[in-house]
Amino acid sequence: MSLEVDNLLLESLKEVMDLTPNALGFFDRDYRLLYCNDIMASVLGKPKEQAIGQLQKDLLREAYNHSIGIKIDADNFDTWFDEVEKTQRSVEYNQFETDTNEGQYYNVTRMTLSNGMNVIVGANITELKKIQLTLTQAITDIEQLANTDELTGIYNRRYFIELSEKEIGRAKRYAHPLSLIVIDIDFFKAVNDSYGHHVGDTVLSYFCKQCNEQLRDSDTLCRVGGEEFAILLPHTQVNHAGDIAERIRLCIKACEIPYDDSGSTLSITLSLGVTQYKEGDINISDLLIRGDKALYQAKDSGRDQYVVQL
Ligand SMILES: Nc1nc2c(ncn2[C@@H]2O[C@H](COP(=O)(O)OP(=O)(O)OP(=O)(O)O)[C@@H](O)[C@H]2O)c(=O)[nH]1
Repeated sequence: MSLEVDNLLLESLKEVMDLTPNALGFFDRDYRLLYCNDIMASVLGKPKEQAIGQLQKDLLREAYNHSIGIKIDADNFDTWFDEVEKTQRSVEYNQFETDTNEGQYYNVTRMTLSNGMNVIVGANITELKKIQLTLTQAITDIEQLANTDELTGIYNRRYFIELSEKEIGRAKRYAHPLSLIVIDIDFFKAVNDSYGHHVGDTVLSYFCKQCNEQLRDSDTLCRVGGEEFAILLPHTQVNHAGDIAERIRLCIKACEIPYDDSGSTLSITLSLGVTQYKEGDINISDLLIRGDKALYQAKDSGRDQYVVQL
């Protein structure tokens, strides 16, 4: 091919490079930028004319220092860059995803050609990434919805069963204690009958908020029935769970629950059943049966108390 054709081809290629939506950069064997298109220049955070001729390391350091172009999530630039260089030296080809401070996402392919030149191609995947992020968020929202009790905002029975199976598995494997408290509001029907169902709803929500404030982050309160609740307490011996049950009972008994705009309040009491996982238990039903037995004993003995059933 003649030099004239070569030059023509080169000019055409440069024009095509600026027409593609992807980032393209050509580096020499020392990673000095020989040529790039405008999109690669924007990824590097400076105009093409200023970027060409500079070393990859200097370009990336500037992007890092000024938070322009490629996002470099590192506490120390030099340590991060050492790793980049190590990869570039050890393999002829690698691929990774990156994003920019301007909100663009790229799937980057880096390759070393047989003549020693290094080519970096970044396929713009911003739209795809946005769809992916929306989908991930939607899945999280659906899961949240499926696991949450609409009225009180706490976890529902479905989540309780799922969590219990996991925690029982852990308790078995690591021989950790696991306790369960089941709670039933006393004479709740009377609350509904005297004040109306909407006040009953207010009381349920109020109870959940107060009860949650008594718990550690690792303890989980769930609504397992109408006015029945369960708390799963990993790493907790049953006598300690009994103390927690008593603390909740006293806290709720002391509450003056506001139920209308005029400042009127009402009070409730709780009956609680406490038990723990023991060898031979197969699933959460075994604990729930014992917890319910304890709860009924508490009801039979006059309510407003907790009973432990081993
Ligand atoms: N307001 C309201 N009430 C509910 C909800 N779910 C269940 N209930 C009511 O809770 C009451 C439970 O009553 P019972 O099981 O008879 O027991 P209780 O009156 O609490 O009496 P003891 O449990 O024996 O102390 C019923 O009246 C249900 O209608 C709810 O989401 N909102």
